Amino acid sequence: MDIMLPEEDPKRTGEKVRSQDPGEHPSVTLFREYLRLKTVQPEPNYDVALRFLERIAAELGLGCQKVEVCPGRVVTIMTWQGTDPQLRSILLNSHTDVVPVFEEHWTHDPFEAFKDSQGNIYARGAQDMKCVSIQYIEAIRRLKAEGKRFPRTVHMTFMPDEEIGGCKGMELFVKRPEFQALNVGFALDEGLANPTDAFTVFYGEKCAWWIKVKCEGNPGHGSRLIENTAAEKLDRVITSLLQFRESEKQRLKCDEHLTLGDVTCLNLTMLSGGVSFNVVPSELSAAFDIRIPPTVNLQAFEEQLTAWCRAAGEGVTYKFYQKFMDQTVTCTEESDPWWKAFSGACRDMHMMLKREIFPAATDSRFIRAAGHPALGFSPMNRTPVLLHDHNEYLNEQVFLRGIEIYARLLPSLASVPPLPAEG
Ligand SMILES: CSCC[C@H](NC(C)=O)C(=O)O
Ligand SMILES: [Zn+2]
Ligand SMILES: [Zn+2]
Repeated sequence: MDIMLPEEDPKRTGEKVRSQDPGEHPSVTLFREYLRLKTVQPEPNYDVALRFLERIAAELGLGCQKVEVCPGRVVTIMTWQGTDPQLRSILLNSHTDVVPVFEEHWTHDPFEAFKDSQGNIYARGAQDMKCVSIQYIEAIRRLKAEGKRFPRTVHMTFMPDEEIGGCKGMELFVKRPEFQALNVGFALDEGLANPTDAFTVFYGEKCAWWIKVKCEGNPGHGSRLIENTAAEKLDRVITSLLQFRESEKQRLKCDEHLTLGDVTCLNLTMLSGGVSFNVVPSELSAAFDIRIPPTVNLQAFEEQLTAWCRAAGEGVTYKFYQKFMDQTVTCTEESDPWWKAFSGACRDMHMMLKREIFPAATDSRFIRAAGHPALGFSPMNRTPVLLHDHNEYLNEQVFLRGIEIYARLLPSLASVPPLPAEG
C-alpha cells in the first residue's frame, strides 16, 4: 500500500514516501522512488533530487561535493576513493533532469512509476536516464558491501539541464577547477536501449548544427506576380536541403552496415514569416536541425550550405543557433586499455556489443571535447527505444541485470593498470 505523508504536497515537490513493496528488490524500490521526483523540464525540481542524492551518499559513506555551475544549477559529485588516488579516475556521469510529457498519451501517471504484472516500470526517465544513475549507485553499494576496493577512484556526477543542451550543466562544469580536480581518465555516460539481445555502445556523437535561413525578397500586393520574392528563394533553399536529406536517407536504406549515426540527418523544423494573406512578405525563414557524423568534413559541409544559399538568390543568409564543432571519437581498438577493460568485461558476461555513433547529442560531447575518452552505454537490451516517447518504461529484470553489468564493469575499469602517461 502507498503511504503519503499528510503535510506533503506531491504536486509541488514530486516527493512521495512509499512503503516497500513486499518482495520487491530494494534497488527497484529506490529506482521507482527516484522516478517519482519531478525533475521535469522546463521547471525541474532539482532540490528534491539533491536531497535524494545527499541521502544516498550518506548511506554509501561516499564523499559528496556540490558545485553550483550557475545560479540554481548544481552538479552533485559522489566519490569512491581508490587505493591509488594518484591514478586517473573513472567518471560515471548521468543527468537528473527529464523531458516533459504529454500526460494524456500515457497509460499511467508518468511520475507514479507504476509497475505492471510483467515488471515493466512506466515513468518519464525510466530509460533516460534515471535507471543508469541508480544502477551506478547500486553497483557501488554492492561492491562496497562485498568489501571491494580498486586502484582507481570512481566519481559519480549528477548533472542538471542535459535535456536542454547542457549549457547550464556539463558545458560549464568541464571548464571548472572542480572538474579538473576529478582527474578523469575514462567516462561512462548514457546510451540507448536495444530491442535485440545486443547492447549498443556509443563511441562518438554527431555534431548538432541548428541553422535559420532567412530569405529576403520583394514585397507587394498579394494579387500581383512580383519578381524575386522571399518565397521563391525559400523554396530553392528548402528544395536543395531536402534533396540532400533524401540522398542521405537512401544511402542509409541501401547499406545495411550503416546506422543513423553514420549519415547526415537534416530536418526542416520551423517556418516563420508573413503578416497577412494579401501581403507578399519581404522576409521568410526556415529553421533546420542538422546532425553531422564525425566522419564528415565540417568545413566542406558548411561550404555546401553556403553554396545552396547563394544559389537560391540575393539576400539569402543563415545564422547558427547551435554549432558543435568537436568531432572527437573514443578509441575502440583492442589496443586501447579502456576499451579493452570495457569490452573484456562485457565479453566475460557473454554480452554482444554493437558499436555506434550516437545520433543525437548528450553530455558526453563535452567530456570528449575536454579530451577524455567516453562511452555512451545504458545497459538495456531486449528493450524498445522509448526515450522522450510516451509510455517510456523499463523492465525491472533488465534494470537489475544492468546493476550486475556495472558491478562487473567497474572493477575492470577501476583496475586498468597505470598508463604510460601516469608514470
Ligand atoms: C544540441 S543540444 C540538444 C540535446 C538533445 N539531446 C537529446 C538526447 O535529445 C538533442 O540532441 O537534441
Ligand atoms: Zn538523457
Ligand atoms: Zn533525453
